[in-house]
Amino acid sequence: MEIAKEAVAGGADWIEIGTPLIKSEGMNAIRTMRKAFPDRTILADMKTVDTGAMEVEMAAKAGADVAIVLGSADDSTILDALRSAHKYGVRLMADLISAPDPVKRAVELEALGVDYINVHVGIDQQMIGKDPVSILMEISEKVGVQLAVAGGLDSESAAQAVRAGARIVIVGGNITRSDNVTEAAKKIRKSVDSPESVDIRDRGTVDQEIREIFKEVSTSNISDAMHRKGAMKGIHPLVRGKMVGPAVTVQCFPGDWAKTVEAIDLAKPGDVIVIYNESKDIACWGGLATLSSLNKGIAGVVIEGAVRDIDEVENLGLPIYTSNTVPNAGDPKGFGEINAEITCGSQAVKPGDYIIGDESGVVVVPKERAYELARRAKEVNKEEKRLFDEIRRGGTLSEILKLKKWEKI
Ligand SMILES: O=C([C@H](O)CO)[C@H](O)[C@H](O)COP(=O)(O)O
Repeated sequence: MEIAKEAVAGGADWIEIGTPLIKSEGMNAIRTMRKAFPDRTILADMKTVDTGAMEVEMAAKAGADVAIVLGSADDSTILDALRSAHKYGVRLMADLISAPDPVKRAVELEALGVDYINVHVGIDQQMIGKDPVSILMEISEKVGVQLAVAGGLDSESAAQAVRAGARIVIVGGNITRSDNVTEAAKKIRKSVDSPESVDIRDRGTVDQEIREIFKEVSTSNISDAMHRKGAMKGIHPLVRGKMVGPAVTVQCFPGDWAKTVEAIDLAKPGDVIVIYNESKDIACWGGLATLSSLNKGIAGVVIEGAVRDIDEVENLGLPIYTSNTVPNAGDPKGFGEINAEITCGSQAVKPGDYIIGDESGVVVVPKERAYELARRAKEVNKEEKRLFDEIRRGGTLSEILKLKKWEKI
């Protein structure tokens, strides 16, 4: 309710009762919003896939103005949902989320007579890099029905969507998870009203985007996004500093530091050197290796094993995470491997996996899922910012999370 009030204050015309809220609170969510916002359009994201007439009736009787049916539902469901919508005086929006051929289906849905088509890329799909605006561009050339758009929109993509023909812009997380909902809604409102005035940033390469997000979020956010996987055990910050980069892995052996130092020459600027050296009592890293790494532009070092020259490495300032410190060093014997898969801090690390370190420790993000997990960590981060804001306003954490309600029974 608070979020809805703040979003309306920022210029939202419609209030979408999202599917998770409907699943949590049922039709009462719609009733409550209807009462609180008599002059706003209430959109019920029912995501109906069967019994179209019954679900539209439920939404209509609870006070919705528009109900959403899945565009990929059978035509019989869409048609019966439409009959029910006409009977109860509500409008029907067909949502193209996960439609195998959204352009073809949009043409069919228009012919079936829906009031709106929502070009929607779902939250999980957004995390793997899909966006609705490119699909919208194609669809808007093929249909005349009013188009809505949804799926991770921010002020830039909202402007692009309006330019591409969207009449309704549905924004979720970038408003609801913002720490200032009214300001976030105002920003979107401005983009929707004057889309031509919005500058569209170049987001750079995927790798740049991944690095940028990992620099912004914490290892705790990433661990949450990975469902508690990925955190190294027994590895702690020695020289503090945020560290983000792809791994160059080193497997070496007790008393041998040749491969750790050779890895510095192989690593590229921005890489993180990740070393497994079994010995806690003979260091495989020290001040000279640290200075050499700094010259090379390396982002940081992780060592399961030991580091020495602690005064020097602290002064040099390169982020170092390790399991131990000790004064002894070994010799350069030359055993071991560079860029083989290793285990460090009980985590498997492949060359190129993203390594992120901060005050809480180190996490390993498999390279194949780096983009998705960066995006998911960013969502966790947004959610936490919102919670911080609610606690600052005086709520307790358990009240805000409704802990009692959601405890297992
Ligand atoms: O419909 C939605 C999603 O499927 C969860 O129910 C969202 O409301 C919609 O995607 C808009 O949210 P954002 O993608 O966070 O902008």
